[in-house]
Amino acid sequence: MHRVKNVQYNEEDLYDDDEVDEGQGEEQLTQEDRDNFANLTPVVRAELEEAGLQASDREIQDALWNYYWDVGKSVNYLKNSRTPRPQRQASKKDAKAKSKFDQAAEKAETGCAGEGWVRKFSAAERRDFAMPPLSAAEWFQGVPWTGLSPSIRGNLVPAEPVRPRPRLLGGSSKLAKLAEERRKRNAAAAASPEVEVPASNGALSALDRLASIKDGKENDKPAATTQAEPRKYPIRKKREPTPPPREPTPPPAPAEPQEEAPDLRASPTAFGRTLSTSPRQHPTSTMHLKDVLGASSQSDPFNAPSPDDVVMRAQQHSKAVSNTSTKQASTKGLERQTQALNLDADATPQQAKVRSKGLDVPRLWAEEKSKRKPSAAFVVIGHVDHGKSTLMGRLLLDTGAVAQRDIDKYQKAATELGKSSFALAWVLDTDPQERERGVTVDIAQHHFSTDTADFTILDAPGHRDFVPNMIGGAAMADMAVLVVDANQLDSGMKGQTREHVLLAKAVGLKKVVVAVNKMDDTKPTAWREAAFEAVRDEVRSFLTTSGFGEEDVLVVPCSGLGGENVVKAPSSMGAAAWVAKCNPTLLQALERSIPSETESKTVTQPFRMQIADVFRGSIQNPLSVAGRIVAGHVQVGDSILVQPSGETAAIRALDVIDEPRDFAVAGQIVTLHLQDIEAQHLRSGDVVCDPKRPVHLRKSFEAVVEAVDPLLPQAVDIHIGRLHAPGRIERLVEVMGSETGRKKPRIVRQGQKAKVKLTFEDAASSGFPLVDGEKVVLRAAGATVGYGVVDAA
Ligand SMILES: Nc1nc2c(ncn2[C@@H]2O[C@H](COP(=O)(O)OP(=O)(O)OP(=O)(O)O)[C@@H](O)[C@H]2O)c(=O)[nH]1
Repeated sequence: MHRVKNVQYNEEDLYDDDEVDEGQGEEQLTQEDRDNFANLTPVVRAELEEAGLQASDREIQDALWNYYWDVGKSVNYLKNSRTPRPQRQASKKDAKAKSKFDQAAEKAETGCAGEGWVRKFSAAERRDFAMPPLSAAEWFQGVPWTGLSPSIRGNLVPAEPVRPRPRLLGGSSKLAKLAEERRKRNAAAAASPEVEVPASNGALSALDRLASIKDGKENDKPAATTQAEPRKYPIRKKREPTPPPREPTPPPAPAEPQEEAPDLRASPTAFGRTLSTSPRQHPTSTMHLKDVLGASSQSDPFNAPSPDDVVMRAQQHSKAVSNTSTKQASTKGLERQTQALNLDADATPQQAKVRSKGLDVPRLWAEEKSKRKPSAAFVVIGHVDHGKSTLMGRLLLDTGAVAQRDIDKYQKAATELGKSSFALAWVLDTDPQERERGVTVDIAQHHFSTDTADFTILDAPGHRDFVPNMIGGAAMADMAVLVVDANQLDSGMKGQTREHVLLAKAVGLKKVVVAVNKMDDTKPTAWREAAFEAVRDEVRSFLTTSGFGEEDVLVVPCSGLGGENVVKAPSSMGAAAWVAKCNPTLLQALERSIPSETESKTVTQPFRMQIADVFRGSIQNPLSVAGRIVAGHVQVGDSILVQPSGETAAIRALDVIDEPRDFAVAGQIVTLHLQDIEAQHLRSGDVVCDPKRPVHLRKSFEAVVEAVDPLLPQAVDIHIGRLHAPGRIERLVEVMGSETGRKKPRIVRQGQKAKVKLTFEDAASSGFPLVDGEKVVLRAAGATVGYGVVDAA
């Protein structure tokens, strides 16, 4: 019996550090290497089979690898390695050379008496002779240094650095030959510069470059010197990656000017970008605001050139710079732009403050009424992938708001991404991520007009992760378009359709147009009337039980992909013939659902708008905010207060539906181009208001809410339009309705209305701008738990 010491080994202990994982090596193969393997392996195999020999793929490929794809050499090598070599007869010379010591050692080794006799042991005998396995301790027992005290034990330091084990077939002399051949080829190539080294063979050409650089330096050295370097050559690209060639150090490049990142608290979202798609605007500027706006406003605004003068001057200066110093200008990006703007020069003024024209906006608005078409903004809601963006793309295409050539362009690009069916959706999903994932992330805004109305589309994301964005979009809308896939009723009503309908209600929308979409895909046949009726009845009943009036809900069948019954009614022939008999088109349904115009009394209230987005537009308008005016009006030149930052700004220009205007009123979705404010004081969810009638900040407030889920004092996310902040239900004040008067309940049951006290979590902040009557949504753990209105701010 023998003792076996259980010696623990790490995986790393079992493998040589120099070994490079085969798989890893494979990953370093270039495409050309793989092609070569694929093409040449069968050729070598055929040659071997002709000679009656066999070899595995691996052997063939190793040979090809080591002979640099030389089929002849590889075949020879494999043939030789397969042909048994005749036993070399010991020559007399060898015999003579053998010393007596060697002969004695030979005898001892074979364990036989007679010379040249080799005893063949049977397997059983061999087993008997086999030593019992030894533990590490047993193996080293008796070795003197095992007993040494650690304090006097030396460290075993190899005299030379450990080299990787040679792994090349043919050994170093062959490698040396290969290296020599390669070097000669390089020399020839260098002599005829027009011969290009193929770039595709990355590692080899890198080696070539390395060799040639070296050669270049060592031109005058004798060949023998260079021959001493073969080991550097075929270092296995496969096992040990070739180091990148050492290119001569380039002269230090002139430092690129560092672009200072703007300190935006809220970066522009897809929504912001769509708002800034006015043809007059340019891609987002990355210029530092301070440079563009100037450090402070001027006391006399007319003491300086106008903004147009600034741009003209900058353009002229730009030309001058490029003429006098083309080289310099071509190498420096932002620096050139900055020089061209000549921001530091005396001639470059700060932006002149735009003066208000002092318009009587309510009067003008009333006077314009007869010239205005009815208008509405609608939010497009529904479960993910039910076809919201595609349907809106179709609407924009068929109303002429988007050109067919743009759709063709999207079609081409989408096909390249393998998402050809998303071409129409790409009109609204402009973010590369949205396009790649085929999922809307943020609200997209587009406008279109018909002969009788103007519409703004707010395309909301259907995915549950982006519900906060959906709430922000819905809060800006007059009505909703609910898109339901005719074939996915179950998942639709159980998924985001249900929550979106609740949220549409929560933010105060009254009118809903239901588009029963993908009618071209109903089973078992397209445009099955019964399928439409089933969906219509189900959705209608859900909407009415959710609080929407029967007369406020219109349901239409359609196909966004094919375009039937979106803008045009389907043909009176064919499977969809029944549609035109009793159903309006989607467009007709929209026109019928436009709510009556904003009442004039709202226009005379103090100005208030929640910021939906902050973004940078052009040099003229470097900082802009967008949103829907909730109350009042503004005009160019007005001062506004931003809450909660408490900073003021001036409106230097404003756009309504991408058109520059002098003023805007409640109900309009606008872009305000600001000056005299830094970007860090603005973020989406903030409120801009009249400085004389400011919206006050609240750290806590009461709200009357309806419980979607049972409510307790608990943590919630508080959503007020685009604002969402963590908070908690501090107190359940009172249950309303049939149980009026019941104070301090311990729980608000599902469906009950209650007054609750809410507190924002961020105690350090000065609070958030709130107004009595604003709609509030409470969410917890990714689901809506209640909604209502701010009661006592
Ligand atoms: N057959 C058919 N497919 C459609 C129709 N409308 C959309 N689709 C397809 O449905 C898929 C999803 O379309 P989207 O428009 O991205 O859906 P969505 O609801 O906007 O998705 P999210 O914005 O991510 O919520 C795409 O593959 C569309 O081609 C339709 O009318 N018929």
